[in-house]
Amino acid sequence: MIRAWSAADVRAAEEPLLAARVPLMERASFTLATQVVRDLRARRTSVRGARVALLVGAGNNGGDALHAGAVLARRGAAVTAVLTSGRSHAGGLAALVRAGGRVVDLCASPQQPASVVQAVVQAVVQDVAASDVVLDGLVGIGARGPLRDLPADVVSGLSALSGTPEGDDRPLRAQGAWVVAVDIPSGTGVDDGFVGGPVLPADRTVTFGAAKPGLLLPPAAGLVGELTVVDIGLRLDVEPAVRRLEAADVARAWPVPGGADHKYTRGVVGVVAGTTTYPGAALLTTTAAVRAGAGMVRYRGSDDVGRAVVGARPEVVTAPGRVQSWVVGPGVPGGPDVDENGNDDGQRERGRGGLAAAAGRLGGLAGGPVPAVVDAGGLDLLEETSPPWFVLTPHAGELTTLLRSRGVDVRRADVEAEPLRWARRAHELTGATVLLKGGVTVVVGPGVAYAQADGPGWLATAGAGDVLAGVLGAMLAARSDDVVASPALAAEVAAAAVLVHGRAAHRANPGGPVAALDVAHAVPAEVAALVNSA
Ligand SMILES: NC(=O)C1=CN([C@@H]2O[C@H](COP(=O)(O)OP(=O)(O)OC[C@H]3O[C@@H](n4cnc5c(N)ncnc54)[C@H](OP(=O)(O)O)[C@@H]3O)[C@@H](O)[C@H]2O)[C@@H](O)CC1
Ligand SMILES: Nc1ncnc2c1ncn2[C@@H]1O[C@H](COP(=O)(O)OP(=O)(O)O)[C@@H](O)[C@H]1O
Ligand SMILES: [K+]
Repeated sequence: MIRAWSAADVRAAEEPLLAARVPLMERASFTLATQVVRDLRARRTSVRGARVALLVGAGNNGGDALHAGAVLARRGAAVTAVLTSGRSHAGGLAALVRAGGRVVDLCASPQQPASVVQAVVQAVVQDVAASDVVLDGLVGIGARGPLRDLPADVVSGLSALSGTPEGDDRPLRAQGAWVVAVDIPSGTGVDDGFVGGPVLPADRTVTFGAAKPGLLLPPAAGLVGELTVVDIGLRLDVEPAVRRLEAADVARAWPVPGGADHKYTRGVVGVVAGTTTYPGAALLTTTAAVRAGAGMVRYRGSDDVGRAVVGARPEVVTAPGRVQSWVVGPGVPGGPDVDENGNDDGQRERGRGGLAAAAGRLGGLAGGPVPAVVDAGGLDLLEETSPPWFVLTPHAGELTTLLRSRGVDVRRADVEAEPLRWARRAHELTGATVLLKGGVTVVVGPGVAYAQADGPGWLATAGAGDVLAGVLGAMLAARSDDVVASPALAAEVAAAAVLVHGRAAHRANPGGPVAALDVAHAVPAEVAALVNSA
């Protein structure tokens, strides 16, 4: 698992070590330089003679870049530091100069007219882009807001040169330079991943002490490249702000059935999905639940769609009965989509029934509370508040509608700019666990947040969300009682389902397009690979 802590927590953890005069910057910068050497070799470039540009800001982040530059210069690299502030880290600068590094100080003549400074910036930017490696040490965890002043000018100049719009996730690599961000890509929000101005997209980010939330969260996560976390000896005893599950975490937690298990202990998934108008969602959701290893899948819908489902997946039953998790909503019409006759094949009524049972409001024969996945049209069927074992699975548009229906003045663009913030708001307003789908999927439950980046862009295809709902339904059914008993567990299971779903998409057709049903069919082999590697 990758755990990320806020800038404040990282600083608090640094304090006792700095007080004890532990040379944190030396540790950080030496490891940074070592990583750059590895990257150069991997790119078949010799360190001796390699051109290295350092973008240096006013603080210790620039100090890290300068010290790393000194190490590289001592190994024969041709290192040039571009100083963007009148207050560069003195020790780092002295070390670089001693090691034979060159310095270009953009602030050397502060009285120059702006047009002259801009011309100098343009010339410098050309040189930087022609380097083998660029170290972005403009700002780190001391950053406040989007880049400004000369750091912003330099990054905008580089973005313009590489022909990519600011904030685009295609790195300078087009120019041949390998960009390594020092601690964070400068200009990205350390704690929230917000991107409000120019950022130089990195090929690699070398971060110190621990990952920071912004490195895992969209939209900044798309600018991080490969993430390398360097241990500099910090002790972080507080809960992380954001987590990311890795394959080994999911493999360890997967409920592999044993000799004493039977279909009911493995979990029955009740699915209310699809209508005569949208039968595909019913097929995709039930197929995914079957393929993810549900003990049994009960489909609830019209006779016509039920026949189609059983025709495609003979394992599915259509009779009512007890379930260990509900999946409500894929392909079920929501608010404005319900046609003028209100025709939904009765799915919204069935969905409300499923959610009432899942909340434990029916009791009796319906049994106690069980987890629920609430997707698409199902989101319209929610009561004002829900228990944390309900996992809502909106995409950004649906989350916007959900929030607006609860009086929050928010637009889709706001949700896309700050997904964690708005997913958390939805969790606070509804009480439910919220899984906000996207290229990076964010999951928020009581006291926990996950950011998963597992699937290829090809996964953005119709029906992929229905498959996720089915996979998650099967996973929640397998741990039904535990999920109801421990409020934060639904979020962990949801994050695990996102991982399986994303990896299944890679497996379905590595590097190429996938259809939603292909993803569902790739799930069993992906689960086998995961549990066999555990
Ligand atoms: N503590 C340690 O021992 C260790 C720390 N380590 C390293 O230190 C880094 C933190 O260093 P830090 O605290 O000096 O802050 P840092 O990120 O360099 O930036 C602050 C400077 O940037 C400026 N600035 C701010 N916002 C800006 C903006 N939007 N646009 C432009 N400029 C902006 C701001 O200027 P001001 O606002 O004051 O004018 C200020 O001068 C950390 O990320 C890690 O790399 C490692 O070596 C491990 C050991
Ligand atoms: N750029 C992307 N990269 C990777 N996965 C993505 C990307 N965009 C969307 N996804 C994933 O694709 C799925 C799309 O689901 P959804 O929007 O509900 O589509 P549908 O309703 O048609 O099933 C989600 O799992 C989402 O996380
Ligand atoms: K940086």
